[in-house]
Amino acid sequence: MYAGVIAVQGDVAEHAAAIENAAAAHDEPAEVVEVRESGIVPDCDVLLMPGGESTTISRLIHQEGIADEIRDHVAAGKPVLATCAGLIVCSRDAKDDRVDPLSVVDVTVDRNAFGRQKDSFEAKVPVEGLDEPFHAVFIRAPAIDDVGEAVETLATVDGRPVAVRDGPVVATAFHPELTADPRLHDLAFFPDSEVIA
Ligand SMILES: NC(=O)CC[C@H](N)C(=O)O
Repeated sequence: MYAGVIAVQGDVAEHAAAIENAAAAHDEPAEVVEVRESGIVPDCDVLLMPGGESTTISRLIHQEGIADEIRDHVAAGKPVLATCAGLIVCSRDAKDDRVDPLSVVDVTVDRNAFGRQKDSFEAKVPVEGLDEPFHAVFIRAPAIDDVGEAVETLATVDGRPVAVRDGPVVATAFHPELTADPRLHDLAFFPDSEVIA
């Protein structure tokens, strides 16, 4: 598996470690590449879109010509895991002129909506397809407010979606890369796995 971590800004090292761990658990040889320029994404089997600062990530992926390559990756049905700022960048509308969203996840988001209430928090969140709740870390997290018809909501907090699947993209308002639990990476990249429980 050739795994690209979009690395223009954000918690890149954590995502790289998480996909390495997830792949190792499946005896899948993984090579992780940090993507800061165009020409790499077309060779990637899977992509990870980190948390960080969505306005910066959006600006840089467009500037570097990576944005269209990510869209092509999704159009080809290849998996993506997008977390927090990554979710914002992947959304249909982030209601912020500084974010030019990729529209690969048919949701609208409200940047920092959870963060306005509480800067960060952690919660045990039941996730569709997982037997046990997921320990979810939220940091200035976006709220997902409008979910398109084809989008599957995988988890909610206080009635609001916090994890969704749209075709090959799994997107979360929280940060599965910050905990040792690989199950969200399994959901995104090894959906038929028996490791998911
Ligand atoms: N932890 C995060 O990724 C926070 C995202 C941040 N609120 C943003 O809008 O970019």
